[in-house]
Amino acid sequence: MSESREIGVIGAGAWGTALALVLARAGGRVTLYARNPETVAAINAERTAPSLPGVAIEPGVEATGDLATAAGKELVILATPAQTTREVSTQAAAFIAPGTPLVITAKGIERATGRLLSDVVAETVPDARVAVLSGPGFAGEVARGLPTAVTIATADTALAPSLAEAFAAPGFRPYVSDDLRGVQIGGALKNVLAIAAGIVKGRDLGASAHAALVTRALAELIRLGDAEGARRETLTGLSGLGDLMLTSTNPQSRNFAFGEALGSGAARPSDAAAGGPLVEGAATAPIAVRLARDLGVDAPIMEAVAAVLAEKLTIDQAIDALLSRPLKREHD
Ligand SMILES: NC(=O)c1ccc[n+]([C@@H]2O[C@H](COP(=O)([O-])OP(=O)(O)OC[C@H]3O[C@@H](n4cnc5c(N)ncnc54)[C@H](O)[C@@H]3O)[C@@H](O)[C@H]2O)c1
Ligand SMILES: O=P(O)(O)OC[C@H](O)CO
Repeated sequence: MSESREIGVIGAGAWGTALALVLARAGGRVTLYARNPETVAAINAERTAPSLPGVAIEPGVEATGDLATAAGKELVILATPAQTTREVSTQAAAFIAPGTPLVITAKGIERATGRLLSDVVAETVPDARVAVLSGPGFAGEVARGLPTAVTIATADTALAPSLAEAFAAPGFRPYVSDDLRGVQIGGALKNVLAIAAGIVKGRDLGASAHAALVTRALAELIRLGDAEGARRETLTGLSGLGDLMLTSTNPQSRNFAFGEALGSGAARPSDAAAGGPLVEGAATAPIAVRLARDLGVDAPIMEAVAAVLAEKLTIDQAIDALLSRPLKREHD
């Protein structure tokens, strides 16, 4: 990988900006697309990012308001919310050269279709070489250079090492995988499960309840992942268990924080879609439940989260429902 590799990042929110910094630290020349002109100005003129207060922008990052400029690079990163993937990748498709590696970094499942984001992008940008980056990483920590490790998955095994090199920066350690489905399923489901973990915290149910919930959440993630064709080691790796641990235990997670606010009564279910911090798990919950039902997979925690968010159950009813399920073997 040449040090002057030209990279486009589409989406200048917290994660797109943090990844732009990582790619620049790894030696890339990064063009970061923001749809908001004020964001472009802040990055280029003040070297600050509205989505990451207090973080200085690396010299190797320039912002643009021109999608074609970012999408026309030799490596392109998609970093907008999961539910915008179809729209944004469709807009970018005209500017992405055939054979360009395209890395999806959102965590979710398309709500309207139930498709994984790699399947969405295979439709919208059919000539791209698709990969997914996922794993435990809070944008603020990554932007500050604090260490973490993530997974980059692609079915294109020839591409994997060069992608890992493009992202490998001090403090940012990518592992490669060819389990594209498994990496996406873990990243999407952990957001739903983290809302449940936040509710447990916000409701003051105790540390024991929290540990029990996260453990049963992992069991649920693995059951649905297995049914979806994910590999077990992926589900218990960085993009599954690793990210579930992070997101289910720390209020830096917007999914956990939203759950905590719900649990304490400081937020209502409808607040997830009210234009505040992004809560990907709220969009993923109903589709995860639909997938689980279609596949005959028992997913009581995700069912409970979806029912609370749809205001079909109160939080207390959801807790009662979870605790009064028939007794069973732990590992069935
Ligand atoms: N923030 C994190 O710590 C983190 C870490 C890993 C993965 N992610 C994932 O990255 C994705 C984005 O999260 P984020 O934290 O950057 O969210 P964010 O809310 O900080 O930023 C989202 C950005 O997308 C832009 N955007 C939305 N719709 C757009 C469109 N149609 N065209 C162009 N830009 C558009 C917004 O303007 C905003 O800048 C999510 O799927 C999230 O799960 C986030
Ligand atoms: O803030 P969240 O809940 O979207 O989580 C951010 C990342 O996915 C953590 O890896």
